Amino acid sequence: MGLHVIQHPLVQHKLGLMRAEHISTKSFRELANELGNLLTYEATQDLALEVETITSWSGDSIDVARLKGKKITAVPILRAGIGMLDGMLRLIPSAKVSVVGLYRDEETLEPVSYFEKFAGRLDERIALVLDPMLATGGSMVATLDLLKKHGCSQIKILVLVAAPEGVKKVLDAHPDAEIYTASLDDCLNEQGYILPGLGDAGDKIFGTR
Ligand SMILES: O=P(O)(O)OC[C@H]1O[C@H](OP(=O)(O)OP(=O)(O)O)[C@H](O)[C@@H]1O
Ligand SMILES: O=c1cc[nH]c(=O)[nH]1
Ligand SMILES: [Mg+2]
Repeated sequence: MGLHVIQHPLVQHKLGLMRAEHISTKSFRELANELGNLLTYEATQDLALEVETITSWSGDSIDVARLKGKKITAVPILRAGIGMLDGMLRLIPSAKVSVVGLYRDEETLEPVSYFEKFAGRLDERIALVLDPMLATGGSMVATLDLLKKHGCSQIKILVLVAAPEGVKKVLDAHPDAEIYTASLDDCLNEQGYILPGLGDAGDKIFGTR
């Protein structure tokens, strides 16, 4: 149950567009947000509902559905996770945003932490973690460690592309996490980039190539 590869045709089509060699910053950014939106839709299918009785337009008393229970915090991992945030917030506009700043050391591939600012009462929230790339998994495991240290117990991970190595590392360290991705790719290259992958997602979203 831990890994969900979303086969929806719109998801697969948009991810295919993102893999093109000469994609523009504008297109990459738009597609990252569109996929952030679609992955959010998939990852929230099991949110709990409750019944509320309201007075309808006709004056009748009717039962309607309302989201119940834990509220949501979006957790973009800087920088690249910001590229999926608008897409998520379009579906869940009232979500609080918790930001984690991490970069991957180019030599060691280990995550280096440089920022964290969490929404209040993480124990009462479902965290939806956003990052386009799950490569070695080091950045994601560090993020989940931080979220749990701050009391968060329900975590869903939304990534555009996942490498098998990263999926294993995350689920070994956090078997309770759920990963939603548009693709389980083949492998990592010697520099720790996902193949076929997307290249450096942060650089492509921010235009810093
Ligand atoms: O699974 P890992 O091996 O940890 O690699 C994945 C991380 O690497 C990228 O971030 P990067 O370090 O390039 O930072 P950036 O978003 O600022 O570009 C990516 O956005 C992930 O956060
Ligand atoms: O393929 C990868 C791996 C890490 N970070 C990226 O942006 N791309
Ligand atoms: Mg980067």
